Amino acid sequence: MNSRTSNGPTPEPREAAPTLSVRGLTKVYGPRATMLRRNAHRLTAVDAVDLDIAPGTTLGLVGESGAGKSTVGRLVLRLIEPDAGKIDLLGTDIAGLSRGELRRMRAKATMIFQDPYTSLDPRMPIKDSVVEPLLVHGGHSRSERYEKALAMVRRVGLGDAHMERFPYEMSGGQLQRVAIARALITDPSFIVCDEPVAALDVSTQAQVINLLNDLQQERGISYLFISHDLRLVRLIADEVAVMRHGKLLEKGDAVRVFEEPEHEYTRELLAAIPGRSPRSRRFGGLAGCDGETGTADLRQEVA
Ligand SMILES: Nc1ncnc2c1ncn2[C@@H]1O[C@H](COP(=O)(O)OP(=O)(O)OP(=O)(O)O)[C@@H](O)[C@H]1O
Repeated sequence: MNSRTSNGPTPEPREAAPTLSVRGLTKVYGPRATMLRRNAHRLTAVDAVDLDIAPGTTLGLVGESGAGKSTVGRLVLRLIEPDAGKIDLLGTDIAGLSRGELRRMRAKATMIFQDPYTSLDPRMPIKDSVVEPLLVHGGHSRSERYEKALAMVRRVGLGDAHMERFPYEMSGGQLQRVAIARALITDPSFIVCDEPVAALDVSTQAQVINLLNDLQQERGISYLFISHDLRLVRLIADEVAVMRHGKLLEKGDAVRVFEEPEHEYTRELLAAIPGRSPRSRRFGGLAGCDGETGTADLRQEVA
């Protein structure tokens, strides 16, 4: 008998603090109220959004183009400034961070973008692109940096020879792996993945989703996975949040949202999945689906 049980009832295990907790997040584009000219256009791109992401889990943020998903992704890393709201990231209220503190935070909380062709410098060999975040954050010798970059490049499924190549010599899928290696090199706990596979073909999409899932298992990373494609979100998300016109319409456990959507708009999004017939409304779990849905080919790749 341990001392805790001998002194009374065992306390309930405490829930781990969320990796990300967002309350009332708001972003308005356009002239400020004080500068507002007649007919000047203001757009509330993100409207009082609340979100939480638990450690080692993935929140899928879905919605049509223009819903405000990418704006949320940029706000939570403070790549752009919110107009209102509170963002706690890795236990810190990021509103109060200085530039230097924010830079240090970005070693632990980073982003992968849709288009690796534009997120990687075309003039740099892959090894330099992967090493770059370590240069920004400091603390490693030249040979340590190279060894770490090589290990990351190998981990994402590329070969040693890729280190010397330039982006134009590689495929979109290989470049997205490079972008992942670059994001991982500072050992982050949180990654915003903004449409990370939207530019890839179906089989490469599945491989990259597999890689992200494996890395999460190994390293306990949390993801905010932004996508307009619900087939992809279903393969990776533990929880799903649905956005439209800047507002969060619905959020919850991924299987619940896919199987029993509460909001009419979520039902419309689900009905729009290619090849999904009205009879095939049930999904057999996160990575599961029946053969009639548009996820079947992706799921086979991911399995
Ligand atoms: N810098 C900006 N200035 C003005 N308006 C912007 C700016 N960035 C985004 N917007 C507008 O904010 C709204 C939300 O854009 P956002 O890119 O966040 O949507 P999204 O859901 O990610 O869509 P997509 O998948 O097409 O990128 C859109 O109407 C967009 O035109």
